[in-house]
Amino acid sequence: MKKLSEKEITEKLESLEGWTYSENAIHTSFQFENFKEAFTLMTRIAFEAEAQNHHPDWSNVYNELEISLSTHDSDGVTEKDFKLAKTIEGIVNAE
Ligand SMILES: C[C@H](O)[C@H](O)[C@H]1CNC2=NC(N)=NC(=O)C2=N1
Repeated sequence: MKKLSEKEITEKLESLEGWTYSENAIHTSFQFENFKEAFTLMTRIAFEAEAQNHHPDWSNVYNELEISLSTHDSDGVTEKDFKLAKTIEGIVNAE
């Protein structure tokens, strides 16, 4: 998959509130009510990530979730990352 240019990434990020680009990846973070809420959302995201065969780099501490998306095979950000980012937004905002 084609690695997107910094210009393409910046343009695409305009339609993704709360996401930033740095170090060859796009990043966001969420704060939930508690651990159960966070892990419930992580589980839903995990199933969608598996279905897309595209997986987040993430870390969770209690109610906080930090997510970075990049395409390891392409050594940067591709359309796959934006597809998963939009899926994640859909899941989190459905709450
Ligand atoms: C073999 C398998 O298709 C690849 O390893 C997939 C799996 N999930 C992936 N996830 C991410 N984020 N980047 C990849 O390049 C990637 N590659």
